[in-house]
Amino acid sequence: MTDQPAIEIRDLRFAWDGGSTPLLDIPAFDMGADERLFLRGPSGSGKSTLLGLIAGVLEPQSGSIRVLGEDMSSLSGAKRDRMRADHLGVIFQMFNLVPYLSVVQNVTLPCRFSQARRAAIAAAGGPVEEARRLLARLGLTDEKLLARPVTELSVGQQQRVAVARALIGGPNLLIADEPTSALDADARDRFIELLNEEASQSGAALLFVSHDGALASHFDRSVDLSELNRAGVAA
Ligand SMILES: Nc1ncnc2c1ncn2[C@@H]1O[C@H](COP(=O)(O)OP(=O)(O)OP(=O)(O)O)[C@@H](O)[C@H]1O
Repeated sequence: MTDQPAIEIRDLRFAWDGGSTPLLDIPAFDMGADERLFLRGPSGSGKSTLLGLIAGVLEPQSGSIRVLGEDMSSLSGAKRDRMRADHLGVIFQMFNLVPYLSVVQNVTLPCRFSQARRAAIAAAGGPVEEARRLLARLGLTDEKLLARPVTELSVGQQQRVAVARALIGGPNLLIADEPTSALDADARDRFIELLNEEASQSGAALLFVSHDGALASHFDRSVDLSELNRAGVAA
């Protein structure tokens, strides 16, 4: 699966509520298996919607979306869920950590839903061991901190937890949706470098989405959504 392109989109059309005016009309978009790609677009241009389509949370009205060689639009809902759980690591703008779980429990969460991720880290000692190893690589080692509910962590620490959770079990494609909007410029740059390093060490493709074009220099390639999308920017 890793030799397959990370993403291949052809003739994609998507309108919210099935309406006739598409938000997205993308003839073609390709991303390589180990590429680190920056996708820029202003607020409301459809970046999160596109990520939802790539992750198989949303379905297009027409066209095809192949992710790691699988045609998401031809898979059943259950198979799309499995594909996402097994092969995609997603870092959300607000991190979407589970507030009542500890740091370590948040990181091991994807392993609960994926046999493939559990199998990938079985040799490393299992989910808790692997969570601790990833957290340590990201600079979180304090035992007291690891046992705390995530809500008691700083924003920067929560980001690292979200990255560790996305990375556990070695997903082939990492998707990051504006994960730096709450950071100052220095912390933001460090965070992006960290994410790039982790993606390259684990051999994952990285699709990083933001409205802030200044971040483009951190990536192999940068694409503006308006270059891809014939439907243009929504009002
Ligand atoms: N669940 C939904 N139902 C209906 N319309 C939606 C829904 N989610 C988003 N939209 C609309 O789709 C358009 C694009 O939204 P989207 O969140 O994809 O943009 P974005 O580029 O990610 O924006 P931002 O940078 O502000 O997060 C907006 O006009 C928005 O109102």
